[in-house]
Amino acid sequence: MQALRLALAQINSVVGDLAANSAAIVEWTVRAAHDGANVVVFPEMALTGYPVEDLALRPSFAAASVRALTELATALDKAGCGDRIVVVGYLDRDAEGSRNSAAVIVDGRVTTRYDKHSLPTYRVFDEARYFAPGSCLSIVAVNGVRLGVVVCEDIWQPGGSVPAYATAGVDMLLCLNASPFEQGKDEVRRSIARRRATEIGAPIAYVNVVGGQDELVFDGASFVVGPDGSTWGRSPQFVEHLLIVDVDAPAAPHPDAAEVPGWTIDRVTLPDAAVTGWQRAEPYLAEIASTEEQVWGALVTGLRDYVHKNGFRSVALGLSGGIDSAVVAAIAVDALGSDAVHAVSMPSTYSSDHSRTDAEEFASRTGIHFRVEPIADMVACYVDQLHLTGLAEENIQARCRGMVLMALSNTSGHLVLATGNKSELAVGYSTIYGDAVGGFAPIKDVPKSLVWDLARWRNKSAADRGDIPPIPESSIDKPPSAELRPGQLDTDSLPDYDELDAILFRYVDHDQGFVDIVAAGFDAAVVADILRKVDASEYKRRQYPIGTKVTSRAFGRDRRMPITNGWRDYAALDEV
Ligand SMILES: Nc1ncnc2c1ncn2[C@@H]1O[C@H](COP(=O)(O)OP(=O)(O)OC[C@H]2O[C@@H]([n+]3cccc(C(=O)O)c3)[C@H](O)[C@@H]2O)[C@@H](O)[C@H]1O
Ligand SMILES: Nc1ncnc2c1ncn2[C@@H]1O[C@H](COP(=O)(O)OP(=O)(O)OP(=O)(O)O)[C@@H](O)[C@H]1O
Ligand SMILES: NC(=O)CC[C@H](N)C(=O)O
Repeated sequence: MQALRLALAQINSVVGDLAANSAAIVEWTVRAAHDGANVVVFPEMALTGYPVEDLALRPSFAAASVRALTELATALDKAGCGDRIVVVGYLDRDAEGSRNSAAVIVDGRVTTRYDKHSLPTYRVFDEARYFAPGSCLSIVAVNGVRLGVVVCEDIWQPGGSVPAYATAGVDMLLCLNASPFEQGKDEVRRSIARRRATEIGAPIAYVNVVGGQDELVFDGASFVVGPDGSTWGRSPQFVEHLLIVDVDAPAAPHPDAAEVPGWTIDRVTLPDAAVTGWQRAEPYLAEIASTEEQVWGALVTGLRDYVHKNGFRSVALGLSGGIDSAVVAAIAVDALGSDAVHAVSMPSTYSSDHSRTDAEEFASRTGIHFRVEPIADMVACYVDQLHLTGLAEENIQARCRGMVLMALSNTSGHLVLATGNKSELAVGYSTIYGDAVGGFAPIKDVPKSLVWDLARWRNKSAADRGDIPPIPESSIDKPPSAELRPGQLDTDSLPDYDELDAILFRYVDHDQGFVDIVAAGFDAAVVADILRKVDASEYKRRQYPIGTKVTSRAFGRDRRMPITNGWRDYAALDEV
């Protein structure tokens, strides 16, 4: 028998903007109520945004979050939603420290709250630095359904609050999440939730954040899974969305346990909620997109939210006619619209004709702003005055381009985009204070081989829709070159990108050592050379702009290596 209508509200909060987030929670609750939902669940820390990082350590911010929660409860009541059960993530603080908490709001007040128990402290997460773990289970019974509340990492750990809830007796778990996107993560989340739902014999409703926050992007993709592993509903990725799912009262409820060792239990029984006049909700099952479409969605969302949430209206970048700047420009067009994208062709003495014509072609296909600023005279000025030759002369070209872009940023307020990809960043193949300038680097976590795949996918998806493919074919097909000296090709100093990416994937993303990589069949001298380059360019990466994480191990907070570092993994070269 239908007992509850659940709404999972995957919303895009702004870190620190308590007033805007609170207003969004009221607005989405009103919508959910309009759709007949009596339980509305928001993501982890929806009220504060996620991750709040060191803001969690500030008592003034925690106090403001708690105050905002009380005001939110009143605002929900005033908006006519007092009879709805609203579950929302926020920051709390008590004598033991800050808490990553979830509040259950009904009738204009908080009836119970849950503090996250399992605090992820690995990769991009530092939660043990910020939060004290909770040890109290919150169970809300309504219309014969006992709802337990957990937060994100709680379902990733085998012990902790999930089995404790199963012992206490629940009919459904509400799981509030802030789970950042990376390739393949969506499927991993669903399989973990399926496993836990099967283990506890109860469905799990999983609601995730959507939107970009600095280098993280959250894809949403909220869902509900049944105890038999079936999917009851699934939201799309990268858009705000309300997933409506009807829940039946359990035919044979698990018994309540009076006590669960190691836990306290807060049980709240609410008066029955209205369930009359419903048509059963049609399950919404968003399609699962291809890898390229998911990564593109992540990069577009990451850039759009960084630009808008930081008050920019437009971006500028150097358009070289090559693949990297073309892909960055195409992402910017999709994120911000062509009128917000300002591209500059900056030919130097060594630039090929096609560098300018391919850039022009991109601009005419997409309608972005385009100008040509030759840099030969500026370069000559430095070269003559400082008597530069070789690498110093090469790098001055990249630095003059960086100066042009920053000058345009200062005069017109554009955010400058750096165009480096993950493979180049790995081996230090960029000029510091040159092409490395900028405020945001959209493809810094995209390996070069994936850059090409994305370009082909984006063009094909445009063609399939009957649109003009944005990226000129010659930008995709030409051999990559920095064009800093006559006839220069990337392959002069690097192996081909497929081999480079395969080695980097092992060393960077999977922490494999020199010996393991060579044992996998790669040439020892090539591997040693690449590993040396990766280690030696750590200083450069630390100064590179942030950009959206899409792989399982992004440079930055996801991979923290010492710059001053006497360890040489490839010293074993002599032994192989
Ligand atoms: N440990 C350390 N900590 C702090 N700073 C350190 C440092 N080691 C060097 N440095 C500094 O860094 C400087 C060297 O770095 P940098 O000036 O960048 O120069 P560098 O890395 O030597 O050269 C740039 C390389 O990137 C290639 N590139 C440039 C531009 C675009 C592209 C492309 O295809 O996208 C490729 C170019 O062909 C060349 O191979 C040193 O002169 C020193 O000042
Ligand atoms: N002629 C140019 N005009 C404008 N910008 C340029 C030019 N050459 C290089 N740049 C800028 O410097 C970045 C570094 O490009 P470079 O040509 O050195 O190698 P790349 O990494 O292969 O990039 P791309 O594939 O975009 O050419 C470019 O992405 C672009 O933003
Ligand atoms: N906010 C969290 O607890 C996130 C951790 C979790 N393992 C995830 O990425 O989904």
